[in-house]
Amino acid sequence: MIAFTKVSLDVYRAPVLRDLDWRLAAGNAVGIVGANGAGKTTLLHLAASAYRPASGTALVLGADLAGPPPSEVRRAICLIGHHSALYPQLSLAENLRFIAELHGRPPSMADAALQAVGLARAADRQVGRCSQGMVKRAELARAVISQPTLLLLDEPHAGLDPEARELVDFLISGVRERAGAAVVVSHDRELLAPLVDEVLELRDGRLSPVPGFG
Ligand SMILES: Nc1ncnc2c1ncn2[C@@H]1O[C@H](COP(=O)(O)OP(=O)(O)OP(=O)(O)O)[C@@H](O)[C@H]1O
Repeated sequence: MIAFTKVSLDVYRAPVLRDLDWRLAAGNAVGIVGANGAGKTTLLHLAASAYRPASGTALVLGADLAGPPPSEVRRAICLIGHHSALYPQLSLAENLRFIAELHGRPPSMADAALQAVGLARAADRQVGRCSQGMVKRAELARAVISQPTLLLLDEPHAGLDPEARELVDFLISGVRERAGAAVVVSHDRELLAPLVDEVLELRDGRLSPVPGFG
């Protein structure tokens, strides 16, 4: 799923990732922890092919991130980050139908996804008029629709009530069952631990296992 060898990456000319080695196998889920500014979000964005490594080799779903990955690889990756990928002026249903269309799924899947994340009754509400937690639930609905092979979650529990947190668990279980893999960045080690096989710490640009996990 992910094979990084001696990957380095700078952001705004500051070194963030340094000679980083990382392997993530199919069927696995990994947690990433680290101090503020350590580069966790940057690492997820790199895995989502938003950056190219400055040096080293970064393979994701078999694609080399030295160049733009093929569209089928990009479609098989779902990144749910700090910022919503939804259009604020469109309704929840319109946004999710658009995502369903992008992924070649029937429009009914958008309605099913809204139901799955508990937003069916708010389907016609504009995203810009939804609460933060509702938007976060709708973001999770993107993954229900796209059924990614690689699921990348950046602080997925932030802003979610306890009921909605179970959706995160549901999505990670789903990706494992499809023989995909999940990467979960979190500051909350208690919520993270039961979801993943191992926890890695990003520090000084490299990943190392956190003792006591995996
Ligand atoms: N907008 C920006 N302007 C300048 N530097 C940035 C910017 N965004 C990221 N960086 C650089 O990238 C580094 C890594 O940032 P990143 O957001 O990946 O860290 P993080 O581990 O996800 O942090 P946090 O836990 O606070 O979310 C920062 O330390 C900083 O050097």
